[in-house]
Amino acid sequence: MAQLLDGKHLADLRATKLKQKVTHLKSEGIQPLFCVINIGNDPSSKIYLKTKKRRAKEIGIKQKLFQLSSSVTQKELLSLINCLNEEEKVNGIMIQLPVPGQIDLNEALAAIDPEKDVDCLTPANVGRLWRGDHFVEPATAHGILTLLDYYHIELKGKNVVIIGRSSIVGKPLAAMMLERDATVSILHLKTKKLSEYTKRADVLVAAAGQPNLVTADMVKKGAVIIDVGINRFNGKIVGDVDYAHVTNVASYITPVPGGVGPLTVESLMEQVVQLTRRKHGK
Ligand SMILES: Nc1nc(=O)c2c([nH]1)NC[C@@H]1CN(c3ccc(C(=O)N[C@@H](CCC(=O)O)C(=O)O)cc3)C=[N+]21
Repeated sequence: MAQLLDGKHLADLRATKLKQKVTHLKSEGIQPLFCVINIGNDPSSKIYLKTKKRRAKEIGIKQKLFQLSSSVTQKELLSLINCLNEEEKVNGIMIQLPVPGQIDLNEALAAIDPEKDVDCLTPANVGRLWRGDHFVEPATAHGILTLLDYYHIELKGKNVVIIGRSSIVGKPLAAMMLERDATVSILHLKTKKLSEYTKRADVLVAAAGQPNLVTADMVKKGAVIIDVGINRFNGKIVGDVDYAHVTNVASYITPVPGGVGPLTVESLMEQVVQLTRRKHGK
């Protein structure tokens, strides 16, 4: 059986440290505030909202939710973003994904003030990230690297295979792992013969949103498995990896729940604090 990469444990550890930082900021009269825009009711966004609310409260960050109807117009969304950009007290803004079809996501993201872009999705911050200038880091990618560092898993010279090319996980994670001298391949659901690539992976990241996408026969013996999937399947939350069988082949594996999810939430809080500190010249 593979060793567990305990994301929940590490998230709790880091939250304790972050709370001290926030307490210090508060003693100087600075209250981190971040605003979440959620459109409609995507089930994985619901889990995210719930865990963020709990974590923000624990750390001492103020979180405000703007719940918009699934029929909201682009104009209404843009006007909310403008309001939050201008509000002095707001340190972070994020739009939960996915958004409904009538929304032009790229335009909406581009409207967010890069200084308040906690998710690292504005054109300015995506560009900075790929240039190696990390103004903010995308929460999931930051969480995954933190977890690998904590367990002393090196990336230099390793074959990393990422399944999933999303703007929130696959693409930024590839950028950050390249910077750590890994050889990175990005696969997706249109890739022919996934297993030809996955079998060569020293580190395999599954972020495609499909239960049981990664099975034991696709995994090299001793590989490190990072499961980013959050899927509702037979009334339970499962990842993209067939955990029960893959654990017999892998050396390390993240559980779902309790793996990448809690670290994503904690890392997001770190970004909020980072942006708050920067705004106050720290
Ligand atoms: N702009 C944007 N960025 C995101 O990062 C983003 C998003 N939109 N939209 C929704 C998805 C989903 N997502 C989750 C993150 C953490 C948990 C999480 O904390 N899961 C825990 C708890 C699960 C439970 O309650 O059982 C766990 O895996 O252990 C879940 C889901 C982030 N997403």
